[in-house]
Amino acid sequence: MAPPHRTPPWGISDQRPRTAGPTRRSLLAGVAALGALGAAGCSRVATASDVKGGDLLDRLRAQGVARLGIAGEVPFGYIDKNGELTGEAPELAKVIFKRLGVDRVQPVPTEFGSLIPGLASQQFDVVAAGMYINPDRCQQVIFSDPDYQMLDAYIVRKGNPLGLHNYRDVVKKKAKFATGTGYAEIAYAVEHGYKEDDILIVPDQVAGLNAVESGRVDVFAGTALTVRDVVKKSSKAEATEAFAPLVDGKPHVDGGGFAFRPDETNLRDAFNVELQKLKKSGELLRILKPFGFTQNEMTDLTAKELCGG
Ligand SMILES: CC1=N[C@H](C(=O)O)[C@@H](O)CN1
Repeated sequence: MAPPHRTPPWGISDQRPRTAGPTRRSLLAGVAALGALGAAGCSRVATASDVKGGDLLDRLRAQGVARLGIAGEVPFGYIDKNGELTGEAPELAKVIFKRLGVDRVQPVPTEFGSLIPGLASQQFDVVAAGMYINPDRCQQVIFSDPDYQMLDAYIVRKGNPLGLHNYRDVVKKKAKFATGTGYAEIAYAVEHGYKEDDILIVPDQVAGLNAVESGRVDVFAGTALTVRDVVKKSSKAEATEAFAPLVDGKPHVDGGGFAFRPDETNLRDAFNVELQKLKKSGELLRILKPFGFTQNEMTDLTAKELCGG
C-alpha cells in the first residue's frame, strides 16, 4: 500500500517547482504590504491563524464557525430530513453565536455518551444537545445557564401493561429497563434501587423504541419531549405522562443547557449574557416553540444551582 501523502516541511525536500509557492522575496513583500496597511490606519480582520491558541471566542470569530456536538435527538439537536442541522439547542446556538460575532455553526454528530469526551478531545467547541446540568457533569465541563427545564417520561408498550409510571414502579415490578448511553436516567434508575448492570444501554431513543416494541425491554426512559416525539410513528408503543424523578428523595426538575470545556469561561460567560437577554425579551420561547417547548419549560434556574451550588 502506498504511504499516505505528507506535505514536506517547508523548504526541506520540497519537490514542487519553486515557482508554485511563495518565494522568500514575495513573502517579505507581503509582510511589508501588511505593515503599510497598518501604518495607513487600515484595519485587517483577524484570521484563525492570527489567534491560534488564544481565547476560544476570538478564534471562533476569526474562523467564522463554531462546531456543535449533537446527539441525533429530536427535538434537542439533530439533522432533519433535508440534511439540515436543527433542534432547540442548535437553533438557539445559531442566534447566540451570531450575536457574539460567529457567523455559522456546524454539526458534529455523535452518541450522547460521547459528547463530554468529544468536547474534551476538541472534536467540537460546545455541546448543543440539551444536556441536563447535574453535579456529576459539572465536575467535567462548565455549563451555560439552562435554557429550559424538563421532566422525564417512559416509552412503554401500548396500554402500559405493567403500569409503569415512575422509577419506583420499574423497581417494584422488576421491569426490564433501558435508556440511552450516557443519559442522566441511568443514575435515576440506580438511585431508585435498580441494579446498574441490569440496565440495557442503547445508542439512542430510536433504538430504545425498537427495544420496547420488540419486547426486549419493558420500558425506555428519556426526556418527556424525546419520548413523546419518537413514539409518534409507532403502533406498538406509547409515551407515559411526564414525571419528576426523585433525587435525594425529592421530586427533581432537570434543566438543560450548553457545555463548554472547563477553561473556556470567557466563551461560556459571553454566551450566558446573550442567553439572559433572549430570556428577558421572550425571544427564547419563540426560538424553542417550534420544537414543542412551552412556557412551562422556561426556567430561571441557574447552572450554579443545578451543579450543586
Ligand atoms: C436532552 C437529553 N437529556 C438527558 C441527559 O442530559 O442525560 C438524556 O435524556 C439525553 N437527552
